Amino acid sequence: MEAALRVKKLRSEFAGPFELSLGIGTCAVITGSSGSGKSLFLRMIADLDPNEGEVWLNERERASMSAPAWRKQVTYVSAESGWWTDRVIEHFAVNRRSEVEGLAARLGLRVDLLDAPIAQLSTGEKQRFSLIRAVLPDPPVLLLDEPTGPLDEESVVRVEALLRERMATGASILLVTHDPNQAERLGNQHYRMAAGHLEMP
Ligand SMILES: Nc1ncnc2c1ncn2[C@@H]1O[C@H](COP(=O)(O)OP(=O)(O)OP(=O)(O)O)[C@@H](O)[C@H]1O
Repeated sequence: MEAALRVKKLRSEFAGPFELSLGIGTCAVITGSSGSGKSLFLRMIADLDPNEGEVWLNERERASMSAPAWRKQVTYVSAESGWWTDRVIEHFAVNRRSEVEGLAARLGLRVDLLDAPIAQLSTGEKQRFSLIRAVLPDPPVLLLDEPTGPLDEESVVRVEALLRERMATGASILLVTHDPNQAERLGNQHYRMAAGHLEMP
């Protein structure tokens, strides 16, 4: 298996050490009880939480690039989307509006929501727009933390179709989910987080 992402001896005060190899165009799924360390692990890979150890993207080590450059390629999508200005569209480059509209329609989002204040959006709408924000630059690795947690069944189908399409064009996904059916549908590799350690189930 050709790896896109390799995690070596990654640890923090609270979790690890972790070893993981994620194949190009594949999805590794992590399940596990609440508080077991799943989000922490994704955030450590994205260098958003304190950590030690190595993470490699193809042949480049994380330490060889700046944190913003790393996160553009290894992009974390939180279970609780974060926003920094008033309206949805303000979070996207002006020249990408039509692509955002296309993705919004695909994910079952009303296009007029692009001009709506963030505060007016439902949790599931915010979650899908935050996924659009992450996939638009087409990063080689997506770290997705419960991306369909608040969504209805039809929206889950739409999101999973988009993720499969990205994988088919070479994106690799590390997915945290509480849904065992979703884990089965999307996962090529399966892991279970227990007390800050990654186990094969
Ligand atoms: N900076 C920190 N200081 C102390 N404890 C922390 C810190 N960061 C994370 N933890 C603890 O590590 C544990 C793992 O948290 P994490 O958010 O990774 O859980 P999770 O598996 O993603 O849970 P959920 O399924 O509920 O989202 C939690 O008990 C959390 O309180």
